[in-house]
Amino acid sequence: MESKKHFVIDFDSTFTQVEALDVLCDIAYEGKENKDEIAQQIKSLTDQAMEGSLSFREALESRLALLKAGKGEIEKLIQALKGKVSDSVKRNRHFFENYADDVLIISSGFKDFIEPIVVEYGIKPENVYANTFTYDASGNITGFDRSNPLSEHEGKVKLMKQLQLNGEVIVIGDGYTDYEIRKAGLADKFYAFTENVEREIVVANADQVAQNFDEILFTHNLPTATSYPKSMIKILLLENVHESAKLKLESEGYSVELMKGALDEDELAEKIKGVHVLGIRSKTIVTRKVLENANRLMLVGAFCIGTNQIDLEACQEKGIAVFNAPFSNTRSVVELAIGEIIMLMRGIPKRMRQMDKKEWKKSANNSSEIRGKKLGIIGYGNIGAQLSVLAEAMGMNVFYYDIVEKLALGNATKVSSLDELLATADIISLHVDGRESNKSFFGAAEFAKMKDGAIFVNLARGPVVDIKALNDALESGKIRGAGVDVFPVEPKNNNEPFESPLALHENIILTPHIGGSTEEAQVNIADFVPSKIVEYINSGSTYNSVNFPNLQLPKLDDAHRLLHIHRNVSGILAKINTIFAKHNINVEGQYLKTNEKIGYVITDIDKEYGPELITELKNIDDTIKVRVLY
Ligand SMILES: NC(=O)C1=CN([C@@H]2O[C@H](COP(=O)(O)OP(=O)(O)OC[C@H]3O[C@@H](n4cnc5c(N)ncnc54)[C@H](O)[C@@H]3O)[C@@H](O)[C@H]2O)C=CC1
Ligand SMILES: O=C(O)CCC(=O)C(=O)O
Repeated sequence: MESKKHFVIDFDSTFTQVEALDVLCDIAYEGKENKDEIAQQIKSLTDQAMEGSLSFREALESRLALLKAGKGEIEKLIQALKGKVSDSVKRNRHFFENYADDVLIISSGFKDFIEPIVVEYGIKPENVYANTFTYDASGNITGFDRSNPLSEHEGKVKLMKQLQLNGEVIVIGDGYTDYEIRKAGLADKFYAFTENVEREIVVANADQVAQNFDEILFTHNLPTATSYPKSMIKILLLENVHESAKLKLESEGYSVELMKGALDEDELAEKIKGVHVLGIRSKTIVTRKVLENANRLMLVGAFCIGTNQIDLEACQEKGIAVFNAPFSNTRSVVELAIGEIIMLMRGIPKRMRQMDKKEWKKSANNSSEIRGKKLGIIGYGNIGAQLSVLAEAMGMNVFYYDIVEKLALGNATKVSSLDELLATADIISLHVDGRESNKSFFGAAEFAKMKDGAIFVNLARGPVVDIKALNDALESGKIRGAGVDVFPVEPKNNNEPFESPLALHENIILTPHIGGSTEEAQVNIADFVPSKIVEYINSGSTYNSVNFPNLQLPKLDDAHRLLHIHRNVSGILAKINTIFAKHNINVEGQYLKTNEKIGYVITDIDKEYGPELITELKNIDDTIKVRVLY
């Protein structure tokens, strides 16, 4: 027979978000001049007692001496506390109701206000252990029952000794007095409960820190409000993504770590263990080796456009969804491209270098307007097309080349070959993506085919251009200027040096991969990618994923949602439904989408199910991953 578990739960700042005596002070001193001063004194006494630096009885006596309250104020306090029950207690009301025999409230607070709050959650009055006030005939508080062990120093320990609980004892609280029970050997485990307040000394002594009740119930295999506690979902954000992404994800309840730079393969392979969601920008290379170590990873969020730095195939094989921000920095890149084209056409970089050397060279030589010039765009995707529109608005004649059919915007002219574009354009701007086949796509042969004295701009990806060929083209004067934002090898953070032979040229603009680095773009990205992360975790939606079949799903209402990710072979849906039929499960909704490699089946069911159902779904041949949401 399984031994009985007792959950010994503290009240102030654990069951409720607040310290009741602080609230009582607010009520008792409402409208009085010295309210803040008294409140501060009471708070300080409470903290000292909670941290163990002042004996409990001393703190209690001093606090009650400061409080001038009576039955009327206690009634108001009860009403106030009803609105201050901890969120995770409210979420898990069913636990307190269904496990009423196992839950004890042990508090150094007062039964007068604790009992009316906790009984509403199914907790039994006889399981509430706390102090009691004494009153005079007019109902004013005069003190407390001094015979109650909870009014004494180490009162909780004394009470627990009297109770002599048989079975496993789990203590949950935010204060040192809760830890004392464990210290005295009267509990098997002490959880420092940090949903409302985090005390260093308490956390340091805890067997485990719990940010909420979901974590505790999940750990003890008890029914929780969510299938997996959000606070146990670990999100690692690298490369200094905008702070607002962290705040947004934290406000959803996830545990988020934000790091400034990128990590190399070995560092990331170590750091990724236990991480559920990884957020990166362009520098972190997510390799197969990293993914082999990613024992919990379910999603990679690229806080940028390009996803060539991620092994998308390995992610698919492991059932890891990848999302990016396909439009959030598009405009920023386009504005920089326009700016660089103007600067290079005017020979400004050279003039600036001269000015730096105190040289005054006023001249119109090699300085031209962009109006009427031919702009050749390679890669007419989101950035290329947007550049086309803005360049045309400034009077340029736009030509473009793309490997796939693209609608020509405005008066832009599609050319049928790269050679034709290179022979036509005064300025070449590169906006292809970083796919493997584009490596060294633009080399000596391409520079040779450009018009003499043309301008070259690369804000796409470093490996796409052969740097030596670019260097030669600048050195020989074949091209008269270049703007380069991306490099085959880039420093992994701002402390590493950057070296390039290109830096020696006069009419060149070199920038540290900042095409998309504007406040606006970073804020947009920090909004967009987290919203994709939240949608995928909460509903299973893969809309906009770059490697998963795209499914936009309805909100989950009063049902269980089972997500099945499998290799795209025939017959899986039939096998899934055979299992549901065998378990008499009524399917409320079902969605299936596949891409070349994987299939994604989402099934909403209206019935409780046992663990054997999940095991059977996992055991279907070619299954990659099964997730449960409710
Ligand atoms: N410097 C920076 O900070 C930034 C750089 N980027 C880079 O810009 C690239 C383009 O971004 P988007 O326009 O949003 O992507 P996109 O996917 O909308 O467009 C890329 C276009 O290039 C075309 N393409 C690919 N290979 C080609 C080739 N060999 N020849 C001709 N066309 C080819 C594709 O068919 C597609 O139309 C991103 O993949 C990223 O690498 C994006 C944002 C910021
Ligand atoms: O801002 C970044 O870190 C990367 C920008 C970029 O290259 C992209 O969005 O693809």
